[in-house]
Parts: sequence; C-alpha cells; structure tokens
Amino acid sequence: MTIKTIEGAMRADNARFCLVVSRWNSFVVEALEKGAIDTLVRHGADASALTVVRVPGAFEMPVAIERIAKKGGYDAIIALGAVIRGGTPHFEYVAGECVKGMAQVSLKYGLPVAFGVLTVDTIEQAIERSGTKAGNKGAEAAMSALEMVDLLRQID
Ligand SMILES: Nc1c(NC[C@H](O)[C@H](O)[C@H](O)CO)[nH]c(=O)[nH]c1=O
Ligand SMILES: CC(=O)[C@@H](O)COP(=O)(O)O
Repeated sequence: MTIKTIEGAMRADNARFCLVVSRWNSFVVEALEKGAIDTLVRHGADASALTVVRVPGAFEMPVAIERIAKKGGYDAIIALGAVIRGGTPHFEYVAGECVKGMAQVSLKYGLPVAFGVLTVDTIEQAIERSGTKAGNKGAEAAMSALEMVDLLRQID
C-alpha cells in the first residue's frame, strides 16, 4: 500500500513575499530580517519580489498584515519582531495580541503568515535566537513560508 503524501518543497518559484518588520528592539530584529531575506534568496526568491513593510511595534503587526492580505499580491507574509519581557504585564498583552491577530488574518485570507516574532524573557535569549547559538528565527520563519507556499500550491 502506497500512502499519498503531500508536502511543500523549499523553493520559491515566482513566489512573492512580504516581510512585516517591527522597529522595537531593532538591534535584534535587523538580524532576523537579514536571516529571512538571506534564506529566501538562497532558495531562489527574486530579491525584487520581496517587499518590506515596517511597523512601530509587534502590537501594530496584525492591522498591517490584515491590510496587506486584503490588498493581495503576496504568496506569504513573514512577520519579524522581538517582544522582550519587561517589568510589567505589558509583555503578555503585546505578544498575545500580536500572535492572535496574525493567526486570525492567516485563516481569514488563507494566506501563510510565518511567525518570526521573538517572545522572550531576556535580551540574551533574543540574541541567542537572532543568529547565534539558538539559530535565527527569522530564517526559520522564511523556511516555513517557503514550504507553505509550495504546499498550498500543491493542495489547490
Ligand atoms: N515592548 C515591546 C513593544 N511594545 C510596543 C508595542 O508593540 C506598541 O508599538 C505600542 O504599545 C504602541 O501601540 N513592541 C515590541 O515589538 N517589542 C517589545 O518588546
Ligand atoms: C514587551 C513590553 O512591552 C516591555 O518591553 C515593556 O517593558 P515594561 O513591562 O517594563 O514596561
């Protein structure tokens, strides 16, 4: 018995990506953005097919992502940011609304929204996840976007 399997390949044939990048903690987010773009280009994405949209913070991501998805023209959105816990519960609200909002947009429009937003307790954790000993979450988000674009094309 042969089980039919459908899975996305890591390629970007004529795919259009929009990166939504927040400015908070830019010393970390810049590394996430570099990792994401490097990954996309190395997997065949045309740099001219990439768009970068900058937002103030993670809390503003969902409304920007919703507007981008509504306008159309992209095969996937990659959200890049860093929410670093401070001394108040603010972290919970920013991180929670960010992820909830972008997940809702992804489902509403059937559009992959890769979650490359760090939600960490310390700056050290952020640094570790933006290109040092714990990898680059921006690159990982780009890999997810590549795979999902190809997967959804196969399903359609
Ligand atoms: N503390 C962090 C924020 N806070 C700002 C919010 O995202 C938002 O821009 C503000 O509340 C105005 O609406 N944003 C991050 O991306 N990362 C943080 O660590
Ligand atoms: C995630 C945040 O909003 C946080 O960095 C803000 O810090 P604080 O909780 O000390 O106001």
